[in-house]
Amino acid sequence: MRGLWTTDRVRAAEERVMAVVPAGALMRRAAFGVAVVAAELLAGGRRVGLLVGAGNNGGDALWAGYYLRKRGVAVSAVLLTPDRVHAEGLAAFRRVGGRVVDRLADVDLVIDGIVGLSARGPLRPDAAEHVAHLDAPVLSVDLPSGIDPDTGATSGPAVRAHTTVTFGCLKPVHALADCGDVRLVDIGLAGELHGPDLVELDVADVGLAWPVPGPEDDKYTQGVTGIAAGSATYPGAAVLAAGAALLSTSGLVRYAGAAAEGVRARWPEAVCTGSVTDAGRVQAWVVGPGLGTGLGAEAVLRTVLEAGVPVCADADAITMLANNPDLWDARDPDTPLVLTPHDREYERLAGPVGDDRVTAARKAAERFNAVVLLKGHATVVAGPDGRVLVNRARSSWAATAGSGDVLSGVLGSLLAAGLDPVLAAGCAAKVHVLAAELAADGAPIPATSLLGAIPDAIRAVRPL
Ligand SMILES: NC(=O)C1=CN([C@@H]2O[C@H](COP(=O)(O)OP(=O)(O)OC[C@H]3O[C@@H](n4cnc5c(N)ncnc54)[C@H](OP(=O)(O)O)[C@@H]3O)[C@@H](O)[C@H]2O)[C@@H](O)CC1
Ligand SMILES: [K+]
Repeated sequence: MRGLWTTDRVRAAEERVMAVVPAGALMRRAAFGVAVVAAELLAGGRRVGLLVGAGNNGGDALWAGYYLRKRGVAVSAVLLTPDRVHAEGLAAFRRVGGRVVDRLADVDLVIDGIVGLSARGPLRPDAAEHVAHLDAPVLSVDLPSGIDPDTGATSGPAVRAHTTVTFGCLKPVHALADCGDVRLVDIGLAGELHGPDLVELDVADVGLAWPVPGPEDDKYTQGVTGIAAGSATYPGAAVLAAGAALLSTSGLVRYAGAAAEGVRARWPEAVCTGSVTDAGRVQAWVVGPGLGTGLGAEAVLRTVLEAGVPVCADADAITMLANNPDLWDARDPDTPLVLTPHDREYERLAGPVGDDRVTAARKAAERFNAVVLLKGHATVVAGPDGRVLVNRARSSWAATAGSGDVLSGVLGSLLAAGLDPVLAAGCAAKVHVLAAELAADGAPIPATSLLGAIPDAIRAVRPL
């Protein structure tokens, strides 16, 4: 489990530490960490270029240049705002023979000290011009310049980092955007940070939480998942969601709906009926994928929301809740509800997502008293209690038709097994992405392949 702290929290911690350590000490610790990683990345190379902006991020880069010069590396620096450069850093850099140049040429590695925690908006034109002409790998100081530190959003030119060296703690950008390989350097902030704003689960967290049968378990004790999905027109969504639930835990899966024949044919182990009213008891429902939005579908959603068990509402269920707010009344507010919108579904429910996906998920979670799993390259899970988990995919292989149906089935089975709904959503997102990566192995895949890789993904996260 990795914590992430927003820039406000980092600055507050930094101030408290700066009050008790000598001036400049934090910057030199940070810069030394950058220089160590730079030396490692240089391998046989001998020439480093610095892009230096107006603030302390640029100061870090200049001090890193100082330490590299002391190791005999040739270092040149472009000062993007010469009148506002970090004076001490520049003096130290010059003292050891660092060269100031107009343009970086023939370097083996670039250190990006354009902007850090104070970044607002994309790279400015002069910085963007320098970045566009780079052909060496880039080591970003704190974060890749041009990306927002708190939201991970990019609205124009930005640095593409091979590696990012950050200090004291991870910030939201490191989980929400591509920062390359992220290295954390300890500069002594830990004692002042307190609880994180966001959390990223690692495979060990997911593996430990994943429900597996114990010696006393049977098919009922592990939780029965109900799938209310699919229709005569869209039976595939039901087959995918039911299959995902079957492959994710050893509990029983009941399917209820118009695609019963198709589900039974593909998954003989599922107990299938035509209607949610005669489905029998379940410990959680998945409702929505391929269900349609007509009156019949509304009745299904109402029945499921009234059932008094946790519900994962996806796809058409979200659209129905957006179009017909009366449906919320069917819900028992004390029973967990997980909504799994993509951006367009979110917009129907709560307006445009905007650049700040974490705040968007948080707001909807609070407004609907539900766990909101906002799908995307970085999936954000927000709980009504304020907890937020993020999970960034390293690839886009999961972006394929039917992929969401699989996710809802996985999530539903974890709810049925009794996992805390925020954790269930975080674990489902992680295993879903991992299954896509394992199935794809470098080539596009349909959702059925993603589905088939769920057991491998679970094996990959489970402790030995
Ligand atoms: N916190 C810590 O624990 C430690 C922090 N340390 C370091 O300090 C860094 C934060 O430094 P900082 O606050 O001086 O600001 P920084 O990010 O260098 O920005 C400078 C100026 O750039 C400008 N600017 C804004 N957006 C821009 C854009 N898109 N493109 C171009 N320019 C842009 C804007 O000025 P403006 O031109 O708008 O007036 C802004 O004021 C932090 O990331 C870390 O590296 C470590 O040394 C020690 C431990
Ligand atoms: K930077």
